[in-house]
Amino acid sequence: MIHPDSKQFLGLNRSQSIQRFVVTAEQMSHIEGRVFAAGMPVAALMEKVAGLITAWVRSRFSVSQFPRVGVLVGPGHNGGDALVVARELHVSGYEVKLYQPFSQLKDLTASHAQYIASLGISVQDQIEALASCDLVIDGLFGFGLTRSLEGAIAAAVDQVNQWSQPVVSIDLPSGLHTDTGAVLGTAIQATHTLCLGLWKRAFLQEQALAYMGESHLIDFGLPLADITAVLGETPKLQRITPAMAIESLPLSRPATTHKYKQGHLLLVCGSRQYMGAAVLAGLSARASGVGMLSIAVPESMRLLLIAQLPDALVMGCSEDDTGAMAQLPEDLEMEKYNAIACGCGVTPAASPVVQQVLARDRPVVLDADGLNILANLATLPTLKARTAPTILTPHWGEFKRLFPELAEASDDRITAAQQAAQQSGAVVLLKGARTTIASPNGTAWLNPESTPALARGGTGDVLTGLMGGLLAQGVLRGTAIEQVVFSAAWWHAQAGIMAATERSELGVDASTLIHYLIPALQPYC
Ligand SMILES: NC(=O)C1=CN([C@@H]2O[C@H](COP(=O)(O)OP(=O)(O)OC[C@H]3O[C@@H](n4cnc5c(N)ncnc54)[C@H](O)[C@@H]3O)[C@@H](O)[C@H]2O)[C@@H](O)CC1
Ligand SMILES: [K+]
Repeated sequence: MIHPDSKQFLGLNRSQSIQRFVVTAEQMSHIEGRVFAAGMPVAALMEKVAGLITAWVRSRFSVSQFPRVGVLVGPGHNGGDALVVARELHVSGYEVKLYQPFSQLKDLTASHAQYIASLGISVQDQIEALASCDLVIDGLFGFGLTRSLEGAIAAAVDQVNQWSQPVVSIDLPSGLHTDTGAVLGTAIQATHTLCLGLWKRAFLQEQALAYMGESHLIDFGLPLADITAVLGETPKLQRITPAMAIESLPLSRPATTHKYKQGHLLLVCGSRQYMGAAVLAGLSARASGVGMLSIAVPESMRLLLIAQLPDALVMGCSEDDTGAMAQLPEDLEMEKYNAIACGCGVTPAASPVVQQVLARDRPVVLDADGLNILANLATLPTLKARTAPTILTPHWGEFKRLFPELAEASDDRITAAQQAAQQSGAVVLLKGARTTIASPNGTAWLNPESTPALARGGTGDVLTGLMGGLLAQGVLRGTAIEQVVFSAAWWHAQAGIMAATERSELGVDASTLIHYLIPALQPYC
């Protein structure tokens, strides 16, 4: 019999597949429950996990440079983990001090506390005693935190946040809600967080990012069979991994292909006011490798676009007094386009053009003022009338205009994006530091890595052009629309990370970002 863990999950090996799961506290608890019910002793698992944490801490913070370690110990199993780590660091020669303010501890935690006291490790109930430590380990609360931090504990957390030494949080920074990432009263601002077993949702929630520091997953061998028994073979929420993103990118082509087999994208973009948006979207679409690129712009911009993109077919459209596109050319044969990307720099005056685009049965990526126009037309009825897939790429401000009730009702961006996709039938890409891509069937993908360097005018136009180009190719290759969208989001972020690494976070303007798109894929080619 083949052991489930030796099988691949969706074609990925264990270390790749473990990275794609994202769990709530409840799901983690169910998975853990299955493992314990199957016979794994709780204490053995805690010992194993704490051993891995200790090894990580020792490799990162050597005893010679960080000899004094303060450990914050909570009442539950997060505190139990902390006690085992404290014991092992003590054995390895670190000078360990515990801040242990709780008198009531869970049984296993109490047992570790009793043993550690017998070793002569200093146990304190005042946080000040740990101020001179070189390193702090936070084991106050993990995914069992249900209520807000108050009183002396909250004050101790606030005090630790004033200190300057590194803080390693076990599982989660204490005080964060495991699912929404909301701060419950107050929370530890970690420099490093070691997430145990499976990524918790909080790691992909924007409001938690300022507390996480550098985050790492400690894989302690939860059986894939137990994980998929709780999350399903195709989990509803997935973290995008490089392997997943690369799989749907058109990195190689059949030997006998020709340009029309490599996708034909129509970009509808630009206005006298926002000419640059059209150029950026066009250059970025070109970088996607799309076989044919047609661009519809206001007539007065036509020559500018040709000068920038000599390889594109540029069509001038009639324009109104403000320089916005008034309508698409009458002889435009929409059938020949595999996808349309519409909205970059069009201004709200281009409503008739956006309506023309949405009325056709072509897959559409809608961005920027295209989204604001859609909101004015009434989001849901307009999308319901469409017969081809629609991809919406709002930032939170645009999302609020498109789906005001959902935005109002939720403090959780992931859930809001999922509901928007389900209600509208569109694929919704909600932009942010942790972009969420939600499909109408309720599945969502989260982009785990990005850079604040991308918070800059024009980078959205780059995403739209790139995604449009990939969509035109993906439609012909039979790639699922959602896969195209999350691959584009991942690729765009990777290019930003690479550019920021080489040029600093100040050095990533939108034009530079386009130049990094191809180099960002080199490690995977
Ligand atoms: N899931 C797993 O497979 C494993 C989990 N382990 C650890 O176990 C942790 C979860 O343990 P627990 O379920 O015991 O939960 P926690 O240790 O996160 O905390 C729960 C305890 O804190 C108390 N509490 C909650 N909110 C409080 C508040 N605001 N003020 C004061 N007390 C409060 C609860 O009454 C309970 O005693 C994980 O985060 C992880 O560190 C590891 O030991 C081993 C493997
Ligand atoms: K913690």
